[in-house]
Amino acid sequence: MSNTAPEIHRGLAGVVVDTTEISTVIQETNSLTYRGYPVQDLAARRSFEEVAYLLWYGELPDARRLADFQARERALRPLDRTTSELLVRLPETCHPMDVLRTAVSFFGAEDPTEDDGSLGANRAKSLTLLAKLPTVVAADQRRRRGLDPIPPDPELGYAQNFFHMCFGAVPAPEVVRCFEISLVLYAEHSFNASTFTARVVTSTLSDLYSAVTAAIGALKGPLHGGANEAVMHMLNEIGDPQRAEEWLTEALASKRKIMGFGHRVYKYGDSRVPIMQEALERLVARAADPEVTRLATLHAALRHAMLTRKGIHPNLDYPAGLAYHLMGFDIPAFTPIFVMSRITGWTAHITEQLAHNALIRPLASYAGPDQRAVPAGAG
Ligand SMILES: CC(=O)SCCNC(=O)CCNC(=O)[C@H](O)C(C)(C)COP(=O)(O)OP(=O)(O)OC[C@H]1O[C@@H](n2cnc3c(N)ncnc32)[C@H](O)[C@@H]1OP(=O)(O)O
Ligand SMILES: O=C([O-])CC(=O)C(=O)O
Repeated sequence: MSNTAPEIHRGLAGVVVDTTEISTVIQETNSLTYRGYPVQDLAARRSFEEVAYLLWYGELPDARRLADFQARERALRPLDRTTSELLVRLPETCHPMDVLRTAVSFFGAEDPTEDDGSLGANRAKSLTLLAKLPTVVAADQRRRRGLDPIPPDPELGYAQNFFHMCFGAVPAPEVVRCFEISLVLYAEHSFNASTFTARVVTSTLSDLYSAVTAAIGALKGPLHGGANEAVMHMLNEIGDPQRAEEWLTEALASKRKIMGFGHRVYKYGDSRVPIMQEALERLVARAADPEVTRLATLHAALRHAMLTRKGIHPNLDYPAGLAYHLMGFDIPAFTPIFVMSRITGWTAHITEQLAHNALIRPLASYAGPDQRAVPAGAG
């Protein structure tokens, strides 16, 4: 037996557990590529549907393939009556992420091909989830506002249709574009916690719905996807831009984590932030509203204070959180919107994991009591 203590990597920090062909963060240049394409170029030039196709099939679609993909996605958007009835029975006190998690679990229970882990079956399930999740998120937001759901419109693109289902109207193309940019940026980020969760579940040869249900649970936490909601709560808590410095001092003194800042991989800034920040600034400029200006000033003041005080940069959740607020979404819908996008990355990784599967099962260094005898029972 070796006497050297094993090296512990808490949180798996710095551990490379597998290869992937889907995306990579290039730390030295703070850049991110999906299947080799820089994400900022995809965000500028391609639709979210094209990016979904790229993540799943490895190449961008030509016009014919895109038309076919869009037609299939649009046809799958409606929810059946059983699902709609189930979802309205969930208490409104639960978080919308719980609704989404339940919906995916229910889709799995209803799917007769649930156990067929073939590539074809998993691609069909992935497309079904991509198409139906926005319908769930929009209906849930409307229910919480005391409104009836609005059925999907097959004439509209993914981003436009989501606005239509939430608000009964599609905003100016510039606003839809900012939303679509956020979906492209959120779509994929290598072995983040929720994607890794999906890969762990998949590695046991469990089904795709189980992996996605678990991934939703992992994304919900405020150290991961839940941070986009926490950013908005934090801005509301601070309120006055003049208070940003003082609030930060108190928060850091009480060892609070400042939401929307820091990242496990990027230590000099998240590659996606400049693109999302520009989109946010376009939303602020077109609002021309003193309340929006106050929020944007506060947002900038906290970012500046955090960089000066701690040298910590914002992550994507920081600009995305405020952007979603300015687009009119309710705060609890922010992380579910992240799911609508990340479903593409998760399912691409599920497929990749299955293609080269190895059970994911790390080791732990035992730190509990030495072996001891079980005492006689009390009874
Ligand atoms: C899409 C996404 O999921 S992006 C991530 C979204 N999550 C958030 O925004 C939550 C706030 N951020 C954090 O909690 C962290 O930065 C994480 C969880 C994202 C990354 O954490 P880790 O890689 O484990 O970094 P770690 O927590 O070790 O931070 C290193 C140091 O920076 C500090 N730090 C990092 N982020 C923050 C933060 N947001 N607020 C305050 N201090 C921070 C830590 O306290 C630590 O300081 P120490 O060395 O004095 O103890
Ligand atoms: O990569 C991570 O750890 C978190 C993140 O930014 C993401 O999932 O988009």
